[in-house]
Amino acid sequence: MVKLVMVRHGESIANALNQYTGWNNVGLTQEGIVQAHVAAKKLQGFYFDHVHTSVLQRAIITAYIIQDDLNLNYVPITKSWRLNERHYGALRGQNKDATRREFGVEQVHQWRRSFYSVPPELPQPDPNVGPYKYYESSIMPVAESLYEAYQRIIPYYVDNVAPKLLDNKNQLIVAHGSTIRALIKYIEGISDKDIDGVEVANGKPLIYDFDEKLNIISSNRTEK
Ligand SMILES: O=C(O)[C@H](O)COP(=O)(O)O
Repeated sequence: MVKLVMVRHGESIANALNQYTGWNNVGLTQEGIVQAHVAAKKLQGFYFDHVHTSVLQRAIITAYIIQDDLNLNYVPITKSWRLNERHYGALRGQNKDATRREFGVEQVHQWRRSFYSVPPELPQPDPNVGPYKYYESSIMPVAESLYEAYQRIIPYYVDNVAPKLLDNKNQLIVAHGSTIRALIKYIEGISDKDIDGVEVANGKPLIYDFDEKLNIISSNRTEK
């Protein structure tokens, strides 16, 4: 049996302000830091062979806190733009309630939760997002549906996480709400329609136990 654990970063400053974030690079709130420590507490006794995160600060710091609390600072960590949050296009930085008033509750729900809905696009890639100079211009989105994000997230999992799990090495992914929803969709085979009902809480470790062929033996995902 091998374990995959996925943790959404602790509460970010943008989460606390109820703002769309996507590739914007924002730090954790004090509450977010506490959530990262609580996540680590729930994982006491776990060992990971490799940690995977995005290139965004809120996920990286959450990963560092968990590694530190588990005394696993020496474990290699890979930071990939492929694990970034879904790019929220022109919505980034806007207040979610304000967009509900402007565009309606149903439209906002579609943008946030449907698999194929693309948020309003930026006129051009935004030089103020993330560690911009480390992104190749060819990968800079102007907005992403969850489907489009899935296309760049799943190859990372298939190439970098699944082979290590098949080698019986436990893996930790510390990432973002939409990144983890895409991974849950792939791992559990959830339909395009049903993925809209899947929510991922800040700092709650999702633990999957797999057999040697990566069939799911158990998972705590639907536990309250
Ligand atoms: O990028 C964001 O705004 C959040 O991390 C996730 O937003 P969501 O809850 O609208 O998917």
